[in-house]
Amino acid sequence: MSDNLEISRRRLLGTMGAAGATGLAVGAAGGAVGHAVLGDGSGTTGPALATVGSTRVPFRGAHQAGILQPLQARGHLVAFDLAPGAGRKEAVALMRRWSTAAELLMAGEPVGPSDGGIARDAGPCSLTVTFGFGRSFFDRTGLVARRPQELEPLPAFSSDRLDPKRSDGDLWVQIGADDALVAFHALRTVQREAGAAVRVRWQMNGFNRSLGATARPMTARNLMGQVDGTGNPKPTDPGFDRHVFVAAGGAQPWMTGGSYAVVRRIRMLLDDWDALPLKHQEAVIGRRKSDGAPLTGGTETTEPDLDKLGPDGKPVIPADAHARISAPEQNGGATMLRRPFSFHDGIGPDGTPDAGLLFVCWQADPTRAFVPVQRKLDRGDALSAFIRHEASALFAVPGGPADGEYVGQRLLEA
Ligand SMILES: C=CC1=C(C)c2cc3[nH]c(cc4nc(cc5[nH]c(cc1n2)c(C)c5CCC(=O)O)C(CCC(=O)O)=C4C)c(C)c3C=C
Ligand SMILES: [Fe+2]
Repeated sequence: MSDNLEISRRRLLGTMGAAGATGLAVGAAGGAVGHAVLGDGSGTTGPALATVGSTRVPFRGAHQAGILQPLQARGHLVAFDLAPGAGRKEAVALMRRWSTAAELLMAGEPVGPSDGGIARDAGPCSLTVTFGFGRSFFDRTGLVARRPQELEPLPAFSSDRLDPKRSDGDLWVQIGADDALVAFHALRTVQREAGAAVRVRWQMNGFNRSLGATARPMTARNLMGQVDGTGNPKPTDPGFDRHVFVAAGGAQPWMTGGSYAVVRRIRMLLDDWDALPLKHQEAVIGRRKSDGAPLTGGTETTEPDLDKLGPDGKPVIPADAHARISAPEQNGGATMLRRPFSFHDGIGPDGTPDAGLLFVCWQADPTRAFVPVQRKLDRGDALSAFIRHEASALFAVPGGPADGEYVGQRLLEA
C-alpha cells in the first residue's frame, strides 16, 4: 500500500470512528454520499435520500451494533431501573420484547399495531439500538454469581461532580441514527415495549455532525471546536479486538464478544473556553484546532513527538496537554474506543450553556482502560479547568445476538 493510500485509509477510519469494521447491510458504508436535486422546484441539491436513509446496520452478529459503526447524527442514552417487584422473569420477557423491536426498527420496519408512524417514509438511517446491564441489575435478578468483576463501581475522582439521579441504572439503551425522527421513533418504541417492567432512571439526548455536512469525510468536532476522535484505535490495528471486546474463555462466558461502556456526562464550560486565546486552547489539548494535527507538526494523522522541545527548552506538547496525558503510550498501553455524542440542554440558571459531551467509551476491561486514564487526567489535565463530570455509569454490553436469540439470553437463561 502506498503512503498516500495509507494516509487516506487512516483518515477515513478516523472520520468514521471505527467504520467499516462491521458490515453495513446496504453498501453505503458512510461517506460515499451521492447528490440529488430536491423535488421542491427550488433547484436545491442535497445528499441523495437513498444514501442516508437506506443505510442499514445488522442487528445480529458477534458484537452488538452501536460500537463499531460511524458516529450517528442523533443519539439517545436511556437508563432504566427494574420496577419494584420485577426480577429475572420480567427481565427475560423485557429483553425478548426489546430485541424483537430493535431488530424491526433497525430494518426500518414499524413495530406492531400501535406504532405511531413517526419514522414512516424513512429508511433505517443507520439506526442502532444497543443494550447493557448495570451492576445493580444482577442484584435485582438474583444473578450476582454472573456479575462480571469488571462491573466494580468506578472509583471516585477528585474532579467528579456527579448527580446520582443521572448516574448508574439497572439497564441501559443506546440509540443512534442519522435522522432525528428515526432516533426518536426508536426511543418511543423502546419506552412503549418496556411496559411496566422498568422505569426510566435518566435520559440524555445527543447529536453529532450530519452525514454529508462536510465536503469530504472528516473526523468529528466537539462543541469546543476541536477535532475529536483522531487517536481512536482502528479495527485494523493489532490488538483492536483484544482492547475493545471481551475474548472467549473469560470468567463470564456470557460476555464473550461483549464490551464495557463507560458513560460520562461532561459539561463544557464553554464561555470560559471561548474566552481562551487560540494558542492556549491548542496548548490545552496538544493539537492544532484547525486540523487536529499535533503541535509538533504534520497532519492530523502524524504521530505526536512527545519528546520534542521548543526553543525555550520546554516540551512543544505541554506536560499537562490532554492528548499527551491520555495517550496509550503514557498509560501502559491503555486503549479505549471513544464514541461520544455532543449535548445541549439549554441555558443554565447561571446563563451559560448546559452543553458538552456525552462521553461514551468502549473497552474489554474498564479497570485497564478508562479508569487508569481518567485517574491520570484527574491529577493533571489542562482540560480539567474547562469541563465538569456531572454523571457517570458503567454497563456490561453483551455480545450480539445469534439467529433466534435475544440480547442477553446467554446471561439470563444459561
Ligand atoms: C478518561 C478518558 C477520557 C475523557 C474523560 C476525555 C474527555 C474529553 N476529551 C476531549 C477532547 C479530546 N480528547 C482527545 C484525545 C483523547 N482523549 C482520551 C480520553 C479521554 N478524553 C484519549 C484516550 C484520547 C486519545 C489520545 C491518543 O490516542 O493520543 C483529543 C485529541 C484528538 C483525539 O485523539 O481524539 C481531544 C480534542 C474532551 C473535550 C473531553 C471532555 C469533554
Ligand atoms: Fe479526550
